[in-house]
Amino acid sequence: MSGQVKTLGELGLTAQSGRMVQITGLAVDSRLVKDGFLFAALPGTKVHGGEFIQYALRMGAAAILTDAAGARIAAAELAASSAALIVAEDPRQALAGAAALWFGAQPATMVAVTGTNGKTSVATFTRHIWTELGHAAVNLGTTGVEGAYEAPLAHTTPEPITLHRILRACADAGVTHAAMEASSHGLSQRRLDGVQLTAAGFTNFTQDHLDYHATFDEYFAAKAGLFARVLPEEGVAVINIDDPRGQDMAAIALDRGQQVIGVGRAPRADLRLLAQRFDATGQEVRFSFHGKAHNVRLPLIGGFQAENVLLAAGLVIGCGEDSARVFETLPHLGTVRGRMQLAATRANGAAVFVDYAHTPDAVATALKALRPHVMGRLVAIVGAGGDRDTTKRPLMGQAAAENADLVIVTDDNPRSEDPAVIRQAVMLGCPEASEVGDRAEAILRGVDALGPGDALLIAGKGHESGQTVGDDVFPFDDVEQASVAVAALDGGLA
Ligand SMILES: CC(=O)N[C@H]1[C@@H](OP(=O)(O)OP(=O)(O)OC[C@H]2O[C@@H](n3ccc(=O)[nH]c3=O)[C@H](O)[C@@H]2O)O[C@H](CO)[C@@H](O)[C@@H]1O[C@H](C)C(=O)N[C@@H](C)C(=O)N[C@H](CCC(=O)O)C(=O)O
Ligand SMILES: Nc1ncnc2c1ncn2[C@@H]1O[C@H](COP(=O)(O)OP(=O)(O)OP(=O)(O)O)[C@@H](O)[C@H]1O
Ligand SMILES: N[C@H](CCC[C@H](N)C(=O)O)C(=O)O
Ligand SMILES: [Mg+2]
Repeated sequence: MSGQVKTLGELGLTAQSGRMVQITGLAVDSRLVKDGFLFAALPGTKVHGGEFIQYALRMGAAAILTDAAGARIAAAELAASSAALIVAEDPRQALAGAAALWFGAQPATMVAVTGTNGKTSVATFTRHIWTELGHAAVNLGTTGVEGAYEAPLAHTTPEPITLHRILRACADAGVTHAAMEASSHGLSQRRLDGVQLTAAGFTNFTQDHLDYHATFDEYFAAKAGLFARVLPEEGVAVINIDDPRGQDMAAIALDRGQQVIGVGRAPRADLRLLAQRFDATGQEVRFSFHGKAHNVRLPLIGGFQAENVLLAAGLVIGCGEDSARVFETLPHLGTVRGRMQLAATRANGAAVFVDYAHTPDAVATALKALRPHVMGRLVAIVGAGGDRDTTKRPLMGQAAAENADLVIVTDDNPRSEDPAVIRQAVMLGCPEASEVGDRAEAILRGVDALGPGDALLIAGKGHESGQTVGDDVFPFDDVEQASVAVAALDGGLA
């Protein structure tokens, strides 16, 4: 949007000082401020952005958006400057609105999905369904922007300036439909508050991110913000009512006057999963919509993927598509990258799956989901990330021990931490497991352990392409390593 100029009024902002300025761009990081920019000085987790107002003014900022605390920090510099000052009670929300107005366009039909697990899967299936229906569609989140427009993303839910830049680019490229992930960080930081949603989805609520959210209740409240705040009253809420917190979420949506489509096995579900039969390459699913039964074959591994598919179908129906046409697309859905993905097969027929399970619940779910597809033993490779929720580590080990026949504990992005300490914490939950720090060697050992009919689940990294150790990112791809291991043990190409 270079060359564009807008007034504060056009960005939905009112300057406290009443100064008229022309804004030439937006920045949330003082180091990116250019002449005429609006700098949003946000309260941070480490430091208040107000500390950087002086720097931003030196860089030529024409306006500063902050809260009362930020304005106090830089009171002297602001008084001496001609820049406009906007003090907002919630500057992150004000920034989200301003970013939406600055970029000015988004795909006409948008949905967002929140929940501890399943966001990427549901967003991707939603895009697959729309694409099958002939729409130019994208999904946007952990795996980047995928579909009719492609771009990498550093975050699951990007901060508003990046988010709206991408949405504008999608709209300019002709994208009419977008399904985005709403992470709890993104929701609590109001990153998607400027997005116009037609429908929103809730998958489930289990433990994660207790490093960021002080309590479970705070974590739930962040997710609930999608229905309580971001989705408008005329929006459609598509909610997994099997989750213990699903009813709470549905109550919040109903309170706002939103239409609720309940998804799940529960008899009162509008979109109800009735039965599943698993085989080596997928599953037969029987479900009903408002009482009418349907049968489809999904070429997908894992019972929970059927729940994700139904949630995606609910979102597409919630956006106004005909349900019968939506259900016709389901047999054509593809595997989501790094989610229960068949990565390699040994000469003896044993299968190696890669999955992004990185929470205790996801490890248990992924292993339980594989069981009915597997005749023999189930081997699991798990590890926990550094600089993340430490309390989940032994629980992840325990989930692996309880649901696999053999467990190997390895490294998964130790980041700034000592990898041996992380492995030890995981091992507390699975004392019988083998400990193999080097992930490539762990995969080789896991593959080597497979007899006919067995399967290996490599959990934790999914689509990731690197192993982060300290500040270094070493190229590492679980799918590729699975093939390398099979080739090394069985000879030839996997
Ligand atoms: C923990 C967290 O979410 N942090 C986000 C937060 O930064 P912060 O509050 O920690 O920032 P801070 O370092 O205290 O600095 C405060 C403010 O000063 C600004 N600053 C800082 C230094 C400087 O020189 N100049 C300057 O202007 C910063 O841009 C910031 O706005 O606000 C920043 C600006 O909006 C975000 O970029 C940053 O995301 C960081 C990069 C991040 O890694 N977040 C991760 C944890 C995240 O959001 N993950 C979720 C997925 C989680 C999941 O479901 O698995 C995601 O949606 O990706
Ligand atoms: N509906 C579900 N219920 C429970 N577990 C699930 C469900 N869907 C996916 N999972 C598990 O969670 C893992 C992550 O799935 P996915 O990437 O779709 O979730 P996500 O919410 O986007 O995760 P992230 O928060 O890291 O972006 C999967 O690899 C799988 O193991
Ligand atoms: N979005 C998640 C991804 C975790 C993936 C896992 N490989 C790890 O590094 O812990 C997080 O940043 O907590
Ligand atoms: Mg995701």
